[in-house]
Amino acid sequence: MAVFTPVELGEISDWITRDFNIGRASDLRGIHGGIENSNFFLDTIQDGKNQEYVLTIFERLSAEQLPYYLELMRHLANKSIPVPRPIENKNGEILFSLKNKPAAIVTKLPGASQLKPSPRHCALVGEMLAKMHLAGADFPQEQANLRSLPWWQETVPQILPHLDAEQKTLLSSELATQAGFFQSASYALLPQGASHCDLFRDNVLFDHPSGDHSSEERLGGFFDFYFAGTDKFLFDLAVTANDWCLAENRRDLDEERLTALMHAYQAVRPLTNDEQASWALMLRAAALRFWISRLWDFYLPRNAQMLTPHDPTHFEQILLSRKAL
Ligand SMILES: Nc1ncnc2c1ncn2[C@@H]1O[C@H](COP(=O)(O)OP(=O)(O)O)[C@@H](O)[C@H]1O
Ligand SMILES: N[C@@H](CCOP(=O)(O)O)C(=O)O
Repeated sequence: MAVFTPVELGEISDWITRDFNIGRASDLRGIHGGIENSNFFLDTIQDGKNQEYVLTIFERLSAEQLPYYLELMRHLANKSIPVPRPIENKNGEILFSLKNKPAAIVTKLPGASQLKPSPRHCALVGEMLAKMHLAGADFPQEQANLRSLPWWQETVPQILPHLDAEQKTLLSSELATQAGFFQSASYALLPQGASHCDLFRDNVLFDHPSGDHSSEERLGGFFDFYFAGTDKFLFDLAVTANDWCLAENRRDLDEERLTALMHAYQAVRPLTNDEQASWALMLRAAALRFWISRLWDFYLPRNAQMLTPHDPTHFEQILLSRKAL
């Protein structure tokens, strides 16, 4: 995250004490990392104990769109999927207004991101992703992934003037290929449901049981559900594979990590024949999605403190690599 909307502890301490049952706010720190919303670690003291939360001020999502994400997190947390749980105020509400923007407070998950994942880390992620897909099956709300084909089609014309001829050709031709794929009968057959759609390494935490660093790491949780939506499960898996299973050259897929991710996923939810047949195109769709959003963030940036834009060429390279598969 970055901080687009600065907030000081003094601005929220009365609100926290008055409206919530989480004790007294003792510290508030802007979080570096992430690019979408303003996030802060919020510490409180309740009955003499320190508690840790994350306060998010939403910069683009509206109060109408947000209940889907917050209710999905609550639904998954209730099903023992390790995700942040939205905190209710004394009226039972989980969506608030702060600085005239929508805001939420969620539990802080334990652990740290693993940016150099081993096959075991990939397997833990694959297993939990499949469990998450199954756990979402009875989630009653639907909301499209807001960063899917319609958004690509709307955004690409804004980016094209900034690109060289070769990039323009690659972006336009891949968009056309994906528009055809999304309209195909085989795409329609792919299972879908509540999907994270942004399960990168920096959105997953691992920790050691009881803080014992000699013990094997376990999955601390998935967070940052604010790009989630009703989407093809295969897209979620492809987004995950494109970030978790990269070879040393940072563009091709590493067989060992990919096999670990896919086996662990399929041990919980085996892929259908249609999904297996669509895998290569879906890897390209997942690469295109992040090439477009990174180009958009790069060429049409927003003002923010602590914002480090992601490198768009990384996903251009990944797309070229997946096309060559
Ligand atoms: N629930 C959480 N538990 C623990 N850490 C979190 C949680 N939510 C966010 N963070 C921390 O905040 C950082 C930025 O959050 P992120 O959701 O990626 O930002 P953005 O909303 O901009 O995408 C993460 O890298 C992580 O360190
Ligand atoms: N994961 C995406 C965009 C969102 O980044 P995040 O750090 O806010 O999760 C990317 O890497 O482009």
